[in-house]
Amino acid sequence: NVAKSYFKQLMELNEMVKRMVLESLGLNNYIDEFLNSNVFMSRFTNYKVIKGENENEAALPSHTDSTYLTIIKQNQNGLQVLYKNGEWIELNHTSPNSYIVLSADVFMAWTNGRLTSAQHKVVTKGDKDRISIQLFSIPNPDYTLKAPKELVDEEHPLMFKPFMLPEFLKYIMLGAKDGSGVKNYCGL
Ligand SMILES: O=C(O)CCC(=O)C(=O)O
Ligand SMILES: [Fe+2]
Repeated sequence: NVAKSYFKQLMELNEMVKRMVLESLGLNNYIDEFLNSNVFMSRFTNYKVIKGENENEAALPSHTDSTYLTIIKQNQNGLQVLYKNGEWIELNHTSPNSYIVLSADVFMAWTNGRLTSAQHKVVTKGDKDRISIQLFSIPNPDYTLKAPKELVDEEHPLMFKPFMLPEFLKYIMLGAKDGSGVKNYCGL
């Protein structure tokens, strides 16, 4: 089963990136718990060629994801991320072996803001449909997202109240998609 072995590799990539992040934050003790709190969702998206007056509009408007990480594979350019300097950067990763890994709202909350949530959008150009495959890693519905105490101190006060994903998703569906959602929902 091709899809199965493909996603298995993406799940391994997801795990590898999370291990690297937690190790770099000195959170080795949390790795097992953290990786076990995780479930996956995947999606294929086909962006049709847009012609005419809407040509330069975003095919998918600017947002952040309500996940830990999102791994994206694209067959042609289109994905752009917002850099800290306010510039939108096109991600040029279409070779068969390259994947884009975006950190998202839930990972930002769990790391008490050590990671930020990547603001991104899709702007398609060219004459052929854009296809992207996304693997979303999200916490188990009953897992309480709470920053490890090691990441909370005077210099880094707790940024978010503990929360669970389903309640946050309900909240997000009603409003902000620009990364302010998690701050508005449970920011301190
Ligand atoms: O199609 C893409 O490259 C990105 C899709 C995306 O950002 C999303 O589904 O949240
Ligand atoms: Fe996204």
